[in-house]
Amino acid sequence: MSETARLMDGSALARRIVEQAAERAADLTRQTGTSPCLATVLVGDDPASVTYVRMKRARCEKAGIRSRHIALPAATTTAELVDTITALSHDPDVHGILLQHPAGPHIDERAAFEAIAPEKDVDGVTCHSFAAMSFGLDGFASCTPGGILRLLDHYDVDLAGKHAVVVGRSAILGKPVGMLLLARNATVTYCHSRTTDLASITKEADVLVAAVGRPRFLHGEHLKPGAVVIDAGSNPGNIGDVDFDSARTRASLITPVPGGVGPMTIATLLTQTVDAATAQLRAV
Ligand SMILES: Nc1nc2c(c(=O)[nH]1)N[C@@H](CN(C=O)c1ccc(C(=O)N[C@@H](CCC(=O)O)C(=O)O)cc1)CN2
Repeated sequence: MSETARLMDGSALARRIVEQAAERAADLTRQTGTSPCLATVLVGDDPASVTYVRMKRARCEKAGIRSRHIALPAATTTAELVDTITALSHDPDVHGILLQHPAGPHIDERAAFEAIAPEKDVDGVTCHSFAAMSFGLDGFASCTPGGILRLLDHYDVDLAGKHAVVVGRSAILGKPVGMLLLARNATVTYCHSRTTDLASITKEADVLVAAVGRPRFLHGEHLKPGAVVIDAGSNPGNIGDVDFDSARTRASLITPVPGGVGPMTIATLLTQTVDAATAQLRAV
């Protein structure tokens, strides 16, 4: 057991990944005369969502990726949102589509996500992408899970035979990250709001992924000594799902918030946008 865990620096790794995406975007633009384009769709004005979309667009701009922003009023209906996304799916000048989650309580978000053409699903949110990822076929990973795996690889975390515990089961985070860990031969346990005696399970985790969306929900006492701790929480005020101070005295490796998983989410989105544009522009 280590005294203090080593930090997994998502900001630094994400910077390198974005630089690589920028080089590939420049090459593609030179070769085809068209730069990659990401459409960002935001329903309403939730402050956190506005910030995340702004961050995504700013990083696109730095990387030579165009973004086309569609801001829809909070009262937008599911049918209107589906129509908007369907039009983007058919627009040859748009290579990737991002619908910021949450789209609002009255929206059927699954219906809206499914209007994204699979080849433009750079955020990895459609059933097609989830199935392809689960079966190990070509397709786009959900961005936060994809970023987490990249971070684990960068820090040489060998997942085969390890017990990975995922706390949370959301469609774009908990469920897909478990599938990616399973594909690396980890033994995966999902925990959620109905799990009884959560600590007895998390204490068995070699790798713990916190994806609950509740500030400082997991503490040092929830951890096995030496565990690798991935905090995928992004709660208001930049507070993670893990109590960092108590967790870092038991973990061997840990992601900070901010500066851990968050930047990897955006780096994955940019990489996948360039991948999508490359496939679409080369096919012309
Ligand atoms: N359609 C999607 N919606 C949402 C996703 C997603 O992947 N696709 N993920 C989350 C939020 N999210 C991206 O949208 C996100 C959260 C946090 C960060 C991030 O980089 N955070 C920084 C700190 C933020 C700051 O500096 O203000 C960090 O952790 O260092 C990026 C993306 C929900 N919705």
